[in-house]
Amino acid sequence: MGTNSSNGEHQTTTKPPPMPSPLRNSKFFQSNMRILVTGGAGFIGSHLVDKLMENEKNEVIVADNYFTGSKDNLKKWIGHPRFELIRHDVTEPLLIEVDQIYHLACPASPIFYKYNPVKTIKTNVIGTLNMLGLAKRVGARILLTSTSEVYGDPLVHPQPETYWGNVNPIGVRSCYDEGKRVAETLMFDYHRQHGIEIRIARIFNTYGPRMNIDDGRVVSNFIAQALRGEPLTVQKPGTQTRSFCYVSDMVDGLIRLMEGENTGPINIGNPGEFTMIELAENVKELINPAVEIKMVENTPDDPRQRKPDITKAKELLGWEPKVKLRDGLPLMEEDFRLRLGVAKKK
Ligand SMILES: NC(=O)c1ccc[n+]([C@@H]2O[C@H](COP(=O)([O-])OP(=O)(O)OC[C@H]3O[C@@H](n4cnc5c(N)ncnc54)[C@H](O)[C@@H]3O)[C@@H](O)[C@H]2O)c1
Ligand SMILES: O=c1ccn([C@@H]2O[C@H](COP(=O)(O)OP(=O)(O)O[C@H]3OC[C@@H](O)[C@H](O)[C@H]3O)[C@@H](O)[C@H]2O)c(=O)[nH]1
Repeated sequence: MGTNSSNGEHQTTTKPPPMPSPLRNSKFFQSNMRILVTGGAGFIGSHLVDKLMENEKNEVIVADNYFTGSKDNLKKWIGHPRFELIRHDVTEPLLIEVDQIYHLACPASPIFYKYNPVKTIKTNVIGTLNMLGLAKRVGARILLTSTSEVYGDPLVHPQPETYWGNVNPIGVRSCYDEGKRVAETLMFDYHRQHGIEIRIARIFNTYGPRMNIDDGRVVSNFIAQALRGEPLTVQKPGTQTRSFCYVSDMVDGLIRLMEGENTGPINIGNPGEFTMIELAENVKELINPAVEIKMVENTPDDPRQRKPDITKAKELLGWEPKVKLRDGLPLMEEDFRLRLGVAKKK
């Protein structure tokens, strides 16, 4: 418990980063920036790919095992000359030539990360080791999408990056939250020992179009339930809080972090905080006032409160979220209506 004021001060290295590809300093030909996005067929990853592909100087390579992601999320890029999609599991080494790595590969919804916890922790630990090995070999900068779950069930509120967290090391969520904590450790060890250029984003709950309909996370559950006319399942006690960030804001924050000069960790999230009952009431009012709200059993170790302190993101990245929950929910509703085939009432 408590905070550590030295966190962030002794974590950088003076060791020079490994040499990038000679093409980066080529005199006659400025080659495109080659960017690897692991987990790029998933929810946040595919939106990140869309944004990176807007820049004609970027070549994007996605590596994904399609556990929770799908090619459908990337269909507009398949066949594009600056885009490449590889079916690859990050627990295996990957030998390619890239300049930047956005390392997102990892199931994020609790029902999916708990489904095969041993695989989840391997993905976080061995997967991150493999991507750091790749970054070291080719001199690439690497960004890890860590999570607000590294704060566990936080005893400090809102959570600044200096907070060390309150995490159960042997619980059903540990494969994910401890896994991400080890992934952060590996990032800093490679940075200090080998001079790798690292960036760590601590992402808070993010929502938006393209989340799997049956993803199991709260916003996608409530929207799908409201559209199907089913009760909104609020897990008890319903007073637990989360802070929800719209995906376009998240992607903007991740790119700023990658392009900026700070290693992080930096919280990226929307500080607007809601109880799960308030979230259900908002979804009900905006999408289907006829649905009931039903209280159901919760799962072990559910964090009771979560809200990012984004002072660092504001100061160091000039970033803050723009989309409020009540503006973001209708954008997600539209996408879910299309995919579920539920027309809007006139
Ligand atoms: N969405 C959020 O609220 C949130 C919050 C905190 C952190 N994050 C982090 O952001 C990243 C993306 O999350 P998301 O919400 O887009 O989840 P997602 O489940 O939609 O995407 C994860 C992607 O990683 C792929 N993947 C999983 N294991 C893999 C493996 N071993 N090898 C290769 N690919 C693999 C999946 O198939 C999927 O495409 C994750 O690292 C997650 O931990 C997300
Ligand atoms: O149908 C539901 C689903 C969930 N919930 C509640 O909603 C809250 C949020 O649950 P979610 O499953 O959406 O996500 P969590 O906040 O528990 O974890 C998420 O946090 C950050 C990321 O790393 C991951 O995307 C995910 O682990 C919890 O309190 C949960 O009990 C409901 O009330 N009803």
